[in-house]
Amino acid sequence: MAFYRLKRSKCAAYSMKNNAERQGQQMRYYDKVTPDGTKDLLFGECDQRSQVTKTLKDLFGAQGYRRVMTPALEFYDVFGKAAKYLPKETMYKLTDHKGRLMVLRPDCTVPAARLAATRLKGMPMPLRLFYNQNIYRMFPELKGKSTEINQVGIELIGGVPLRSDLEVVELASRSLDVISGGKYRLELCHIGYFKAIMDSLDVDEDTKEDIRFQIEQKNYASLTDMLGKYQDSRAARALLKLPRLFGGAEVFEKAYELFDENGARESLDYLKGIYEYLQTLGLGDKVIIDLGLVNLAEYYTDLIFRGYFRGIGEQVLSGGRYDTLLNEFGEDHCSVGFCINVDLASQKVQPMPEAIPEILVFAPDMKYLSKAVHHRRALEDQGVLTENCVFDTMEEAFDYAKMRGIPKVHLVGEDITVCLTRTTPGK
Ligand SMILES: N[C@@H](Cc1c[nH]c[nH+]1)C(=O)O
Repeated sequence: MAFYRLKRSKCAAYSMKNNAERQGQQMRYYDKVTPDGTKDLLFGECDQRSQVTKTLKDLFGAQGYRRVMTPALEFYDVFGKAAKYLPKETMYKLTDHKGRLMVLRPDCTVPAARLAATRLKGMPMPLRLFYNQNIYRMFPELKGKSTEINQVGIELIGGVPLRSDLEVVELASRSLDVISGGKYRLELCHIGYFKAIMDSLDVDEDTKEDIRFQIEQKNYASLTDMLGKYQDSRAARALLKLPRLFGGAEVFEKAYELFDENGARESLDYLKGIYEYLQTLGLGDKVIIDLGLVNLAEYYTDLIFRGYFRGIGEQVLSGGRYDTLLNEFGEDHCSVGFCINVDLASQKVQPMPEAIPEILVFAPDMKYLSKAVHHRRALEDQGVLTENCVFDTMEEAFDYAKMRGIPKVHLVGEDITVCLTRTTPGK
């Protein structure tokens, strides 16, 4: 077998020429950076991510959730239908060869709803689905936010609401627990309480949106300015207190007192039931009620929740019940789910130390390359970590092994010679 060797210096000369050509051009190249809000993950970071996804996939699989994958590219209409829930300006849009509008998946719950209403239609209910995929969201003011987010999540579709909520909230808390080693917090809210108050307030839709935004921001000053003139309304007084309705069981008493009309009482009763159930599971110190959690209002209709890890400011988990979303696809099933931001969760996992190969396998004469492959395979079968040498000379091979800290070099020829790296043969 004859081998033609490409000189290494040729590759270097080619790339120098290319660079020179580029420097002469006016156009600005973005060829050495990744787009805003995205990043390359290296070695240990990939391992950390895999550890998180594996832990969660095992957990969800053990509870009967089955994996689905949906395309990263979807027709805009899939999300267009749900556009009232997802802000259009945050979606990456492109067109296909027929000029149809497409989006890069901005959310995993909407495709899961599409799936449940199409290929999974007619399957016995409930459906327990899980996924691990990226979502893409554009943030006009980035503020360090990722535009490509890896999520692991579940959706429980078609079960009875209360029992499904109890299952999913417990699973959310388990997920946070296994990853953070118990250092987490789960916040619960019922969007029905906020909606009941808002529906009782006699203001236009734009003002309502402003009020929602100020509550979300916990901006008491603006809220007081906006609601000051409605002080004689019970709803306005309740809204002013909403951002502070945060804490343990005592929150319920205050909330009932503040507002209990128009469905508010029922929402509080429901939430209280879930809270008390979680207490019976011994999660009293992990779970917090936050009735000002109104920013997750998108497609959520009832219970909403989010999870935090100690030391990480952003929410790691978000979820809730969305009973009307499947209607957009012509089906009618109550559903609940949550997802976890894998990149944030990975910060809680210790990176594995780099595995250094035990043996560098080197065939100085290329006619022994296939013998070297067999030798490496045999070593691999014994569980020995090896690396193939891609240098030509003995000196380069040993220098490389020393630099990498690989203790042994196996020289493959007529015989196989075992050498200790610190002694270069012939020196
Ligand atoms: N898709 C939601 C999380 C969720 C899953 N199921 C229900 N909610 C999110 O990205 O925040």
